[in-house]
Amino acid sequence: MSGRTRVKFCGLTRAEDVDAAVAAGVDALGFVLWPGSKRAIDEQRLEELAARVPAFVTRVGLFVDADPAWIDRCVPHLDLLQFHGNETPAECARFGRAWIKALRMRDDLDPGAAVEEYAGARGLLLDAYRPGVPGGTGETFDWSRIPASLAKPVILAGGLSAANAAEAIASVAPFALDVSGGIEAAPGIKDAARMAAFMAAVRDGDRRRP
Ligand SMILES: O=C(O)c1ccccc1N[C@@H]1O[C@H](COP(=O)(O)O)[C@@H](O)[C@H]1O
Repeated sequence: MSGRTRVKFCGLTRAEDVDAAVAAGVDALGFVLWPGSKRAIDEQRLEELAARVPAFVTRVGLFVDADPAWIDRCVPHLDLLQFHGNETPAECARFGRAWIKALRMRDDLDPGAAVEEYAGARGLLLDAYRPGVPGGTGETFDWSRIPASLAKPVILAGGLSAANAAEAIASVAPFALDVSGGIEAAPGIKDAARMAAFMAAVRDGDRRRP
């Protein structure tokens, strides 16, 4: 798949960061709705932040093996669901919202098999694997493990920043990049300059995209 690389910034917790991300030109904003994260927000904050997001910017809710009742409460404020735990395809599909599945690239993981298993996903997010940590590790993985052609849009995540975004585009040619730690001043506190630099790096990578 070629064309412009889409960008998702994840782990927004503050109104000013939402505004700065939108001003920087982001395509999607992620809200961490897993209480184990330093970037977690509650239902009231989700409602406040989601209401600031303009049309044509996708509001993504990130869940890790969540209680379905919690997801049901969040869904009215979200356009897309991102599942980062051990959710089955049926569990991902039960909320009446488009969804993507995050896969942590453990040595024995076969992304091709996952494409078939998660046939209803709108994309597969590929992230680094660290035992016991569901995501947001700030670590990259071996991008050469990603098959050249997968029958789903690939969203590349894990340890991205302005320093390696263009290289990631050249190596993987993903549909989208997803970044959290690489645009932060501290966990959950985004940095406007780092967000702008990330978008500039993506535009630079797109000019040289394979
Ligand atoms: O950000 C979190 O706290 C988080 C918690 C649990 C699962 C996923 C989480 N974040 C996602 O992790 C990847 C990579 O993050 P990073 O750029 O390496 O910091 C990204 O998809 C976030 O959406």
